[in-house]
Amino acid sequence: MKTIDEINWKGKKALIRVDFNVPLDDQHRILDHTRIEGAMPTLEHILDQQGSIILMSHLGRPKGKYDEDLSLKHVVQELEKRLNRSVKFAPDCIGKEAQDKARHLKNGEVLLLENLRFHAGEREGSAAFAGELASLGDAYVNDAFGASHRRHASITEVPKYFREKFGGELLELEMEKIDLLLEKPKAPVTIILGGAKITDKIGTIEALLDKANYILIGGGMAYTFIKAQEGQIGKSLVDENQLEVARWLLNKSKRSKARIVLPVDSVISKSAEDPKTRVVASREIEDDFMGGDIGPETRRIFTEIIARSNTIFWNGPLGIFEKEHFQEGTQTIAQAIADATGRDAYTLVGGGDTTASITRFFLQGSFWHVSTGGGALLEYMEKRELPGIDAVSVPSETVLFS
Ligand SMILES: Nc1ncnc2c1ncn2[C@@H]1O[C@H](COP(=O)(O)OP(=O)(O)OP(=O)(O)O)[C@@H](O)[C@H]1O
Ligand SMILES: O=C(O)[C@H](O)COP(=O)(O)O
Ligand SMILES: [Mg+2]
Repeated sequence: MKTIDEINWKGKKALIRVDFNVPLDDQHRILDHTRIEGAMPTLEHILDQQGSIILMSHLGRPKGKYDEDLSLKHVVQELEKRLNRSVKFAPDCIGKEAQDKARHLKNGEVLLLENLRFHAGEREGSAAFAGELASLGDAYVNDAFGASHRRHASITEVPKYFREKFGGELLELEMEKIDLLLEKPKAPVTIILGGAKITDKIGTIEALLDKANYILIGGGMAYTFIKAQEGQIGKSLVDENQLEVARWLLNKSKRSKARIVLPVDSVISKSAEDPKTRVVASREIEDDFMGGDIGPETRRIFTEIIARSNTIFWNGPLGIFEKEHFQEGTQTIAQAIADATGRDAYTLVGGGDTTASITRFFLQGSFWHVSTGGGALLEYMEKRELPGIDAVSVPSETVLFS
């Protein structure tokens, strides 16, 4: 992979894919800045050399059309503060206005494009859409580690148009840290998975079965496994299409190095918003109820395993931590991992919402490494490569812009 210190950026327009998919509250305030902070070294490097910058990112999962709540205009102010200069904004990532603004960009100036996913072409990996984006810059940089597992236009297609394409400093740092840990993990190795992206992440568990000693599953991810074992999960989050995969993984784990540990108890209520909670066995959740957090016995079991582990990976909150009545499981586990860091265990935690939970519990700085990637981190651990890394590593067959 070529890195950004290999050229002089003076007078160049850098088209940079960043991952500004940050959690926002209902007033559109940023709840966690880790991903914006992570991009700063690359941006500062290029601006210091008198280059100019065009930033592109996604935010959330809009359905290919405009959605005010997911507009990247909500991050402009924060960027201006961090970069100590004004940031221009293009209300559509392609089209005439974006082109004009990019063309008139002077050395040291920054332009942020609106959410790429307001166009279906982004997720479809459309070559035409990628071509329009590519025409905005002189050189391409991928610094979006958290999105580099996606074969989306801005990640894998845009770089095909460039001879000059680079991995940014965040991409480099993430790879360096994760590689270091994967090369020499200190046993016992524990992986903690939670969150809501079941379809995306369940597949990575197979590869982890031979790498880890324990795989602790909580959060929304757990109920697909519990249902696969004929448990009653009420209205809890489930991916019906993955039941078979979950069953197969549980079976396979009997012959694997890793032990899969599922929650034994859950904090339930009638909906995520309903604060009237009770603790029940995770396999006996009544029809009208949903599991919103791991229960106290599960927290005890998970904490005890974490306390004996020397390498710990964590992605995905253990409950709906955004709600006070479902936050305790995530807080207890985050604290247990932070305590492990204190006795020199390697602790690698990552993901957009996972990082937001760390911030909420004031545990920033309590881990060996906080990755900006969630799904990307898991896929990199599994394959040691990502489509977005490959895309800035191979020479383009046909280069349309240089
Ligand atoms: N039991 C549960 N039921 C429903 N949702 C849950 C449950 N537990 C956790 N969640 C939700 O999971 C979401 C986060 O999952 P996600 O997989 O996106 O994690 P992440 O750390 O952001 O990783 P990534 O960066 O890959 O998105 C949170 O918004 C949280 O409310
Ligand atoms: O939050 C993430 O993990 C990345 O920004 C990727 O988002 P996605 O899962 O919606 O592609
Ligand atoms: Mg997330």
